[in-house]
Amino acid sequence: MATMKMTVEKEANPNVGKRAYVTFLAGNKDYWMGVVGLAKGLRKVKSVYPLVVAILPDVPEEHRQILVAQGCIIREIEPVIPPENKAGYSMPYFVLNYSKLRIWEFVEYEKVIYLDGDIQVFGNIDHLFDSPPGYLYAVKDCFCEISWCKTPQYQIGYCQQSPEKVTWPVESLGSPPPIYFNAGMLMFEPNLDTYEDLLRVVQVTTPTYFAEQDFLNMYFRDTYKPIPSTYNLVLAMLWRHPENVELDQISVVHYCANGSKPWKYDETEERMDREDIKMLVKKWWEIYEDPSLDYKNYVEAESKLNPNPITAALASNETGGDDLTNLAPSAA
Ligand SMILES: O=c1ccn([C@@H]2O[C@H](COP(=O)(O)OP(=O)(O)O[C@H]3O[C@H](CO)[C@H](O)[C@H](O)[C@H]3O)[C@@H](O)[C@H]2O)c(=O)[nH]1
Ligand SMILES: O[C@H]1[C@H](O)[C@@H](O)[C@H](O)[C@@H](O)[C@H]1O
Ligand SMILES: [Mn+2]
Repeated sequence: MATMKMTVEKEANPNVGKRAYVTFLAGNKDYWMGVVGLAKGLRKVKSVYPLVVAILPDVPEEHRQILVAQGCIIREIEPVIPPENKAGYSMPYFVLNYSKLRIWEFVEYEKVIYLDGDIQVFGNIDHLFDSPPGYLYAVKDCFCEISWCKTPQYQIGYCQQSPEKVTWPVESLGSPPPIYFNAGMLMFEPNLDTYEDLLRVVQVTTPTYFAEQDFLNMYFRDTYKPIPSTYNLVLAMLWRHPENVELDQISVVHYCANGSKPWKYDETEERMDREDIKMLVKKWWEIYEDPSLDYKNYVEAESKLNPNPITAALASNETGGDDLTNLAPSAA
């Protein structure tokens, strides 16, 4: 039945099978919950593409089984070990994220949208796959949080989100740094030549504070295309650059601020008692706990609603989604 559905979907949309969402999972902590949330979120917005989980060997079997039961495709990858880093990382575990480079090897897909496990989709972004090939698409980062404290940007109070507030001191620091993306969400084309080259170059590049994020920014500086922050709302944007955020337009939320990961939300962390944060965490839990979005229940309900496979394929082709229109905190 699943194969038949896939065949019919391919006929309705020739890109089914050629495109995928990919996330990354390492270790035995509770990041698997983020992946389950994401799988269910993608179903809620009726994405037509699968969620592939690039998984390190240290992920326990029971977590893998939960993901498979949630309709995820598991693809085990080998860790990528960067050269020694004497300066340290913003977070010690960022070293793990070099393994993300393996995704460039996923050439069974023509295009991939990478999403961190601490991301949730609230609107369908399948259309992003239709952007012209040859670029790496990602959202501009913000430099204002304490995690950036070791960088010159932070030290002089400069952020690319509001370059007019503190202008870059060309006389003392030279040309301003190139536009810098957050690597929690990326759209690109896997490619074996690029993959081999990434692995080669990473081994001759001294690791820096933001690990593979810094590396990818350096590597793709000439092919990077910025996209609006609706595709990756880094939560700090809500208090650092509210003038650049339209919460009712946001399709993708990245729970990357300290204390914001919904499965270990900590209201005592700075800013975590904000109403907008509480609302976004609640919205994440609503998706995570919705049994109708569990893979098994969803497939069953879909086949009852659309007993004819042609209608089923057409129905799953429609874009949908609950954008954040109702989430904007009231002015009161
Ligand atoms: O124990 C862990 C830690 C991380 N992850 C995976 O690695 C991703 C990245 O970790 P975080 O989401 O905690 O990191 P941040 O969002 O704070 O970090 C940002 O900077 C990082 C620098 O390494 C990466 O580029 C990351 O994608 C980018 O969003 C997670 O979402 C998750 O998918 C795990 O599976 N297990
Ligand atoms: O600006 C973001 C943010 O500060 C995240 O919390 C951090 O982990 C990311 O790596 C960074 O790019
Ligand atoms: Mn993240």
